[in-house]
Amino acid sequence: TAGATVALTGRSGRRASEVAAELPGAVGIELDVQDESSVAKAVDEAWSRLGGIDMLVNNAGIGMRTVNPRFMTHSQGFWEVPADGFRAVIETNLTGYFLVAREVTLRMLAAGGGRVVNISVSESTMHRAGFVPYGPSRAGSEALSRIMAADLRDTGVTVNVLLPGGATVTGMLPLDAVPEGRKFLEPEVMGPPIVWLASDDAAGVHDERIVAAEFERWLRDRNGRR
Ligand SMILES: NC(=O)c1ccc[n+]([C@@H]2O[C@H](COP(=O)([O-])OP(=O)(O)OC[C@H]3O[C@@H](n4cnc5c(N)ncnc54)[C@H](O)[C@@H]3O)[C@@H](O)[C@H]2O)c1
Ligand SMILES: O=C(O)[C@H](O)[C@@H](O)[C@H](O)[C@H](O)CO
Repeated sequence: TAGATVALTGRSGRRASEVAAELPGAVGIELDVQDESSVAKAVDEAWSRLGGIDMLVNNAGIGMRTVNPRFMTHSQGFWEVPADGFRAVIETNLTGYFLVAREVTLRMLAAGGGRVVNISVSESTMHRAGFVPYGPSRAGSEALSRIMAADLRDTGVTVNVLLPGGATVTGMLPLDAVPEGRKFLEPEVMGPPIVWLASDDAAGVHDERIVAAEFERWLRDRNGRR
């Protein structure tokens, strides 16, 4: 947790609390990002248990595999995708980012500032065959991020996009499902840029798109430009 107090969220409050118990300074909170009243309740709880929220990381996401394991290989044409699966992925990955960001941003604006980080995917994922509806959901959340950044310019609330920069071995993409020939990364690659985005050094960083696998180089270039 890098010295921060962190609210970990998940649809199972019990599971979130179990994971939080293993980390210093973490609390577990139940949150279903698809459900507006759950979002309001969770943000309320996080705000009061943490004494405010300095940074939101929008990270919840599902792929079509969550809806139906046969879609893991991403070999389906869009015409084979069931409407309920399409809706479930958009509701979680796009509407979910919007609902949580809206709730947290309202409070950050009232408090005078804050930071939002929306986790995304490589650009290629947004137009690769077999990636309906996951690609459109993340293309949508990137557009959402850019517009949020424009809306929030000069308010003290910053918005940035962070992506791993390759397939990452997680619950969504277990090792045995990483497509052959694809670069794959460990989830820890996301740690340093997240910690940096929360730091004083990143206070003025706004509307950036940071690739975690290239973070060190990106930071060197940025420092060189300043
Ligand atoms: N794994 C990859 O290769 C990869 C690559 C690029 C980007 N991403 C992005 O990284 C983020 C995290 O994905 P991951 O790979 O760690 O997958 P993951 O399945 O391990 O984690 C996603 C989390 O979202 C939670 N979640 C799902 N629906 C939810 C809901 N309705 N409410 C609250 N929580 C919900 C899940 O419980 C899970 O803990 C996603 O936004 C994904 O798009 C993943
Ligand atoms: O480069 C990327 O951003 C990743 O490869 C993604 O496309 C993941 O594989 C996807 O999030 C899981 O299906």
